[in-house]
Amino acid sequence: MLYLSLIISANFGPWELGPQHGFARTSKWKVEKEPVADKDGNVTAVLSLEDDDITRALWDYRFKLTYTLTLSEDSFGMKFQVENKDNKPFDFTCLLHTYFRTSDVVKTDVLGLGNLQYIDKVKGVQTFQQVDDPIIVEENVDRIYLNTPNEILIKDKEDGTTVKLTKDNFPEIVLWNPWKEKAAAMGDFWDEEYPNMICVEAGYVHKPYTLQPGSVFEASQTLTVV
Ligand SMILES: O=P(O)(O)OC[C@H]1O[C@@H](O)[C@H](O)[C@@H](O)[C@@H]1O
Repeated sequence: MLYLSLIISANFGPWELGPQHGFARTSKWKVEKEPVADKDGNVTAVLSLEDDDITRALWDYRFKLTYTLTLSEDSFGMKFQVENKDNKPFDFTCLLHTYFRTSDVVKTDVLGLGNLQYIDKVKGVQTFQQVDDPIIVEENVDRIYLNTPNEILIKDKEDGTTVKLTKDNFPEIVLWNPWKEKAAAMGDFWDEEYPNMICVEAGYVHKPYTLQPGSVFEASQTLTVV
């Protein structure tokens, strides 16, 4: 099982002011610190994104996003910071757009979301209660789980790999797989990719976070092969 991580921020989902999921994921980030290994072999890189003419034309705030990535032998850590450099508060949502490669999605358990409420974006954005734990995705699923625990397991039962997702200050988990029809309709997703992926995404998306001038929001996630 491999994992990939992308970031989206300023907005999760369709956005009335700009592109789907906001501008952060398609903007060119600055490399603040090139990836360098420490004495234990852990490699850390730091990326940042600050407001410019393009972002202010869409969303008129001064900000700095900092994304710190740490790759270790068996884990991958992501720390995300948002700084409000403006003199007025702003709202944002953010999500670590984490796609996990899996041998077969119908043989993959997602553990830790039982007994939680979720908003189902496939079923009219209604709220439901999750009963099963583990969850096995066998159809088009697009859900926002609320008030989630800080540890989730993604278990590939075919190859025996389990990834532990631990997080801090990301209250929600988005569970997503487009399934066959939607995958075929998407421009940035291969038609036959859906059986080999599951998207389990930590985020702050249910309600926007309001950040006061001069303040910093910080949240993190670590993926560990266990
Ligand atoms: O194709 P995109 O823009 O990266 O989005 C993919 C999916 O990303 C998920 O995070 C959303 O919950 C889905 O609604 C969305 O379809």
